[in-house]
Amino acid sequence: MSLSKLQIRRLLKKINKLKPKMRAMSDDELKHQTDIFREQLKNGESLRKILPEAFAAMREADYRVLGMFPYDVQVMGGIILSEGAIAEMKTGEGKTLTATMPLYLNALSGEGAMLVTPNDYLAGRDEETLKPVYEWMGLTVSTGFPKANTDETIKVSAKQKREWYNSDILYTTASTLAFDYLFDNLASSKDEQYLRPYNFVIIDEVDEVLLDQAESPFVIASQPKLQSNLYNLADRFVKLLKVKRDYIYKRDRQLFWLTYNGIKRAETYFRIDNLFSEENREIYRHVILALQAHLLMRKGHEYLVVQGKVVLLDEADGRLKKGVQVGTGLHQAIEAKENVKLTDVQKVAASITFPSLFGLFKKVSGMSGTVRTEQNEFLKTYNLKIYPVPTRKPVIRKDYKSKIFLTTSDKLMAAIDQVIKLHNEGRPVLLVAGSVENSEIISELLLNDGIAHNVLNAFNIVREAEIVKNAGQEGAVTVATNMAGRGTDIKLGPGVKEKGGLAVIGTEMLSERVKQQLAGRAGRQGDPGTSQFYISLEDHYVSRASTERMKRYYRKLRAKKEDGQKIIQIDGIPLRISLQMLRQRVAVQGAMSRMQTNKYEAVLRMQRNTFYQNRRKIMMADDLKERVERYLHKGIEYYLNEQDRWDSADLLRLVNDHISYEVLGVKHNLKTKKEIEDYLLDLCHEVLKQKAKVLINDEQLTQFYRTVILHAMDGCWIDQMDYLSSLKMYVDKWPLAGYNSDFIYQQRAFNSFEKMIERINCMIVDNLLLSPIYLNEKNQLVVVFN
Ligand SMILES: Nc1ncnc2c1ncn2[C@@H]1O[C@H](COP(=O)(O)OP(=O)(O)OP(=O)(O)O)[C@@H](O)[C@H]1O
Repeated sequence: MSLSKLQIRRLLKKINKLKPKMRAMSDDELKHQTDIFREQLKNGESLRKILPEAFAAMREADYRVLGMFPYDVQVMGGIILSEGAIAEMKTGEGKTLTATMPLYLNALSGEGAMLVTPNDYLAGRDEETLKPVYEWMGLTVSTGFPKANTDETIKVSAKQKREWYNSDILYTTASTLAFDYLFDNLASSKDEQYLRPYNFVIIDEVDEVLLDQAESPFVIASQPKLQSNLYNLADRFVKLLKVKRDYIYKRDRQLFWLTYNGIKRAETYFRIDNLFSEENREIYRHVILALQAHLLMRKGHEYLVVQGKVVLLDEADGRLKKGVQVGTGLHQAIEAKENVKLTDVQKVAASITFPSLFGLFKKVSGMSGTVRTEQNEFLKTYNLKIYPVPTRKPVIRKDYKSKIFLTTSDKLMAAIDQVIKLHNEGRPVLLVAGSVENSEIISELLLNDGIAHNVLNAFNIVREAEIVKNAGQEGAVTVATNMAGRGTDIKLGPGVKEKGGLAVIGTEMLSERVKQQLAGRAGRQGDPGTSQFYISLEDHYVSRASTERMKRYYRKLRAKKEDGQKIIQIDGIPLRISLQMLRQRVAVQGAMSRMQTNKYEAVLRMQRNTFYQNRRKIMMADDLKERVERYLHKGIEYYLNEQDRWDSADLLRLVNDHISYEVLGVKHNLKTKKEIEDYLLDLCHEVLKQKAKVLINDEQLTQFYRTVILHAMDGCWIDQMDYLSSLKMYVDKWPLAGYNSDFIYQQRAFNSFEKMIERINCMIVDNLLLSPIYLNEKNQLVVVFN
């Protein structure tokens, strides 16, 4: 985006000037503007040129249909979005309405405009609220997923999805978009596809999507790998281990390793000589996975057990994770730990991260209340500039200093006392728990005190809208995980403003951005409100990143407390500075880790793009004869390069392995490689000719070719993806030993891709020639792959 702040102001002025003109129009005249803009675009007018008129028209429509006239600051936000940049708008400033103008303008070309939110609830809510105005202006709008209350297990047809994706405006979630992209690229015929080229997208809560969730790729699983019985065995083994004696665990850095003692114990337990030898690699891997499951994965925090199944929780927003992590085996290690049935470990069939996904759009923009701290990363990694938008009215919310406690229980008790006090004053309270487990504990404590309340966590997600609706009423108490952290718009009930508005009480130390988002549930649109956080030195955020000094400090106070001293709340400038530094350390670690993920992903992205492009060509081609001819030539060349000299016995083996099982002897007088090659190619052509006799027409022949080519491509690509994900895990530890892991990763990834292309070619040749084909009773082609 090249707009200066001055230009934004000038555009705003122009839009404001158009207000009387739009206001004077009849409804029909206003609606007709859409046709006029479309025509202008068709005649080559630029989006920037028609922006003022289009924004002014949509603004007026918002007023007539929704009863809300976008404020100047919202128009400014809209201009920034339309230009492909990030608008930083404080929480509660009305981003939902802001987006209507840039979405309208960018959808006029007919190429589609999307708004992506972090979860279904927000996408559904926004689409429902705004649908009337878009339709009024003659645009189609939809969500990218079935509406609430539909059975999630029902498979949505490609036709239905095509309809959604062809809407002018689409409200969807980042994960739905990622899965749809991957599935679209796995389709085996044009009929199964539903996507059109990506045009314009606004990413709502852009920091959550592009930063907090940047590291977990969205993965589609393919066939199961061979199940290993080592999970339960390794789980039983690690339960026998003792920290320090058998393994060292550095909680702050999330690191652990086996001691000499631990290694010897493993060797005795598994009856092996050397835990680190190549043949015992799988045992070692399973022990590490089991330790990871026991040390790093906490029930109620990182995962839940729901009806006998382990479900991972999304750290960023406390919701259930949709794209389960496959391939690594950690999921199964947790299942073994929890004694539930083991699911299959599956191979990765396709994967993509959000940063790569959004890289596919012609124009990307984003909005959030909390992005400025990450300015550099957005610019460097995504080339997205951030423009702060002023608030309409001054924010009068009071954000009180955090209260610091020594222990979790002291902290929770104090927070609950505060809730009771606020509740008695008649103010609504949003009490935010650090995990699902804590939300249940807090709920019980509140019940003990006779305080009626609602709980919003991953277990009762279906009641989200209803709970949020009640949360702003006089005296309402709502306990929520940070699920309520973003986008949730709590409307204040009658009389609440006068009492001081909504009170947000946090009960966990959090990153600055998440904290600001939570506080931002109160004091929206200039309303009164307060926020205060109750934190303790036992908080996960503190303990995982604290320094030796901080730990000593904690242990000293803890000992004093156990000796009977009354130590509950603690404070002091040095303590606050230490906590501030701790927060910065965590932020830097996060940025570094994202950088590493992005480096790996860049390699994968190049390979994926090349692969998908080729795949698409095969799918779209009307005739594949020439291509098949090239595969045959190349394939024969590969096979013949395997050895220097070919006698007739070797040649017969080659023919039987790759061309035909039925040939019993080969020609003897073949001297040069060229002669052998020509002879083999003739044989290939003959086999294909015989096969084609079964088929009815040329179309079926193309279909046969296409099926075989895609089958080979997909199979080999799955292996390649699997290889890359294990390579990543493998080289990750290498910098510790002084190796340049990036270089090794790139080199091996590149080599394996080249080999994959060769493998695909050979597999195509083998399947074309050796796989039997027939027509079923409906005259449809069936290929039997071996
Ligand atoms: N122009 C307007 N006129 C009247 N009310 C408005 C206007 N714009 C927004 N609002 C109201 O302000 C409230 C906040 O809007 P919204 O939820 O879109 O904020 P937000 O910026 O998305 O907040 P968050 O950062 O928390 O997601 C809503 O209740 C909305 O109806």
